[in-house]
Amino acid sequence: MSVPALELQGLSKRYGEFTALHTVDLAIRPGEIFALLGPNGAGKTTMIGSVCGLVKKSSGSIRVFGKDLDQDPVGPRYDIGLVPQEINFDPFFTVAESLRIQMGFYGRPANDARIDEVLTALNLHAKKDAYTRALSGGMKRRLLIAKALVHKPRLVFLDEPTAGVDVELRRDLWTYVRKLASEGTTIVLTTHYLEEAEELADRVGIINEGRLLMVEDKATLLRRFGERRVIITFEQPQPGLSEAGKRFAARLSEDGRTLTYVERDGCAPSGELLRALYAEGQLISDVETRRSRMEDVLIEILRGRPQQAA
Ligand SMILES: Nc1ncnc2c1ncn2[C@@H]1O[C@H](COP(=O)(O)OP(=O)(O)OP(=O)(O)O)[C@@H](O)[C@H]1O
Repeated sequence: MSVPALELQGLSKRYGEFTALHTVDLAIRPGEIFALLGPNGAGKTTMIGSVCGLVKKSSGSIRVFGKDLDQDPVGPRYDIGLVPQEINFDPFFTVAESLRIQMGFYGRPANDARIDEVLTALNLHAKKDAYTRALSGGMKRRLLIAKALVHKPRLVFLDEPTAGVDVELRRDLWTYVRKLASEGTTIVLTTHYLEEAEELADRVGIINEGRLLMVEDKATLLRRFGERRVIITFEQPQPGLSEAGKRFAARLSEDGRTLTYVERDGCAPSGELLRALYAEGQLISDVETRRSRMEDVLIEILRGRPQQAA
């Protein structure tokens, strides 16, 4: 296997008596988009901060592209970009100046072509020469993202990148993140917008109370924990649940018009129920299916529902 972009082994962080991270082990593959999900206070920012040098870990090791940060705390971090949750930049520089400074900060020569490229991708080019204090909230957030990316980091952390931003920025950012990943950049994303994780991530890690509960391919996670609701509408209301409905433990609505079947992994496929209903002579006018989303999956896992067999 290729060297992980990021490897955490037994990473712990204590604040006095309180443990914010409990011996976290995690390997992020190069080029993947990894979403780290968890409720407020779960430890996501602490984990990212430990890697980026904003939080001093208590124990464990952190390797960035194979290099241990205890041995070299500076060099490997030049390969990292961080979009923090909070907006923090100097109001007295222009957009372009602050990006030039950022490149220098990361040991890269100022490169206007690169600055133009990032500003264009983030739809901020028109504000290139504006003072950062004169930007709107959404534009400031775009600049924050530009600053994290301008030095072409190989590993990018996006900590709640689209919190409080408009739909347009979210769409621009999703497009840009996908482009970066297709070019080989590794992305670690935390988000409260679960559709963002569902949309972008290759793998998902779920963290709660400082413990990494699970790491899984997104598709497997949705399949394993997710369920499909099949809603069958009859041409005529049914007086009661038919034999087929009972056999499949389906639920008839009060008005007798619709039958709901929850298809989980390992259950009979809904096609069998439909065939059984046809065999009974039931006339069906519509079949609708609804797949559970990342939000349902996350709630199930945080509630501690036992894992089903893969
Ligand atoms: N400087 C600190 N001193 C004491 N406790 C801290 C400190 N920083 C963070 N914590 C605690 O560590 C825990 C993890 O916080 P963290 O910011 O990592 O959570 P998070 O998952 O990023 O949450 P959110 O989704 O709300 O941003 C929280 O209980 C928080 O109160």
